[in-house]
Amino acid sequence: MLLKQLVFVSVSRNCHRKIKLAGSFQRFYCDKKKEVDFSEIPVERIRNFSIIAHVDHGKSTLADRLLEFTGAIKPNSGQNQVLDKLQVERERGITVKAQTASLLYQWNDEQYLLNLIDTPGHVDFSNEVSRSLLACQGVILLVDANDGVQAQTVANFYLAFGNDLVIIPVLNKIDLKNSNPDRVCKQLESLFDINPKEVLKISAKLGIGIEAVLERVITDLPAPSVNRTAPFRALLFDSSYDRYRGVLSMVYLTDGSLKIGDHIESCYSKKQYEVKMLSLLKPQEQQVDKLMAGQIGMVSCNMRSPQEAHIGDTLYLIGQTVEPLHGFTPIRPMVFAGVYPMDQSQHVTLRSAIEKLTLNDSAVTVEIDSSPALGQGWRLGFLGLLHLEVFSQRLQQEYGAEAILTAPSVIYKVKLKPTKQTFKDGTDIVCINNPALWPDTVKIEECFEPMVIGTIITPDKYLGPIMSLCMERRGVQKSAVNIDNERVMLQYDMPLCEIIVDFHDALKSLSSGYASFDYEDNGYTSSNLVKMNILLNGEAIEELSFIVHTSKAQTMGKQMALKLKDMIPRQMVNIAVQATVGGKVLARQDIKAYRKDVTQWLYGGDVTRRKKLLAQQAAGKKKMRMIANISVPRDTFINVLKR
Ligand SMILES: Nc1nc2c(ncn2[C@@H]2O[C@H](COP(=O)(O)OP(=O)(O)OP(=O)(O)O)[C@@H](O)[C@H]2O)c(=O)[nH]1
Repeated sequence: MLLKQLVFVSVSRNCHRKIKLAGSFQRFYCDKKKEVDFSEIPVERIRNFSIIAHVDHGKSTLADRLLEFTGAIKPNSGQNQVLDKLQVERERGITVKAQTASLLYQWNDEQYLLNLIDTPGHVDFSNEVSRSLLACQGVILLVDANDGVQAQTVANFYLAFGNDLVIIPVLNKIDLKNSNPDRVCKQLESLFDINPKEVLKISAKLGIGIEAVLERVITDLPAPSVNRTAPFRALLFDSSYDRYRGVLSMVYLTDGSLKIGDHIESCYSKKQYEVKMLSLLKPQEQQVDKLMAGQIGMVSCNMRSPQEAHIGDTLYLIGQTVEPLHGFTPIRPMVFAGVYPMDQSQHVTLRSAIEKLTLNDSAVTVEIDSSPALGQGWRLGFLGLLHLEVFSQRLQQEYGAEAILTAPSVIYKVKLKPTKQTFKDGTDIVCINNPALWPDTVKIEECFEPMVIGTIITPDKYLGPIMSLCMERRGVQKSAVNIDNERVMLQYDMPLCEIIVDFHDALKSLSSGYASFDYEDNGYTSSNLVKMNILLNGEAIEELSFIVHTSKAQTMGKQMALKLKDMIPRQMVNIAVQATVGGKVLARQDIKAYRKDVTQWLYGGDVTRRKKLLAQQAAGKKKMRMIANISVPRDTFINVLKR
């Protein structure tokens, strides 16, 4: 459902463009400046900022307008979503990876350098947002004047507020007939104490109010507080992998300057490198000889392996003693899934694709894993299900690596009963991110599951169904606040496993797309959990097993058996699908066998016809993976937990 919505957004995006640009746009583009040496711009005239907003509130469109207005790209050039470079971003119409653009802007006869970081809006990619914010002094908080404040707006506001950043509130889409800027201003005032007089009103699509946004960026945001005379020091806040140049690191220089040929060292790994290339992103890459404190730029320096670019690392000149900069709090993956090659001969290709992609997406954690049915593979940790889907799509599109994904799971903690072994190891609590490793029930003393605080903002007419949905997902209501006459903000304490798979889709369909949802980690709580085994003809398929709360075991077992019955094609033998907990069968479905002889209806004909038919049948089966002598289509694993 969510996917469908996203695909729709991207399609509509492609046909929408007929932008009428405000007159001043054209003027600015015509005045396009001569080549300016960015390193000569004094620190007082640098502004580093980011645009943060709920998904689809128009960040990338505003970024496009800012690029056009400052002459970085041609107006009406047909270049849309310039900063959304990845194929998956363009196809799905979402931003996945934060991007940077260094822009020049003439204001009051002075040239300013504006470093803009475009960030993703979806809850799964909030680590990209918090990472980008460390290089910024302020943010544009963009809110759709039609949709109003949404859950992600609240989360983003507090993220920026917690980082002591200056916040410029901006209402977008004022061109829409149904937009109601006054109502949204009131929401901002009641929730965040923002003075309605300070709120800018723009239309990023039509280019209305863009000049005012740039002016506020210059007047409201402070210049970066950096020291150009101190020895070089920079924060590595993002990295990507280039097939020819290896690792490219995005850095924010807080002290001194960096030249090509300088020798630098990493605080984290103590490894040393020679700077080979420096560039600014305008947003096209432009190579420069020097980067100065206050600037954001890209460094290429012989880093060979993706793991060397440690996000949050401090880089400095060899021989200098510097204080490491305040890095990032490491992000914890929330959803885990096994990833296996389609067949073992593709193992090496898949491994190198995963390694390269994890550099561009450092939020993914990788552990080696193996399974009797699927062979050697990896267990990867993701920030959410969309993150997982985007990752597997990128694996295929960017690296041509076909992979099988197993059902997603969260990290559970299990307290084991005291034994001589646990006493000796001192490890009576184990973390389990793979249901296959769940201990025997007899050994378990207590189980714990990860919890989140979920924030939902919805029009009040959908309150009833949404509250029932949350209850059904074992949520406990913490608060309910009216943010204006029609909208309510709800907060729920919920188990993470109940929301990772399809909670967001269910919420959207219950509220006709009007409710929004965001969540944050809320530790662990004791819970009654059991492992559900799935048996095909009596043989347990570990890849399909999952952990479930006892109150839901019966229903989930039935659903799972029915789903597998639909998904597994009929075969030459009868198949019994059973869902069991601790040896007790909770549900059973039977898949009837095909009649054995596919050639039996061939009356006469020579032997080659029979052979052809049998060969076709064999080819069809080859496409499937054999598990317990039963062919299971590869999509089964990922589809299985989507209710
Ligand atoms: N009518 C109108 N539509 C707008 C305006 N700004 C953006 N849009 C549309 O809103 C949709 C989402 O815009 P994006 O810029 O992709 O939104 P985003 O916030 O970058 O989305 P994510 O990257 O997924 O977080 C697109 O279809 C835009 O054309 C505006 O000012 N007016």
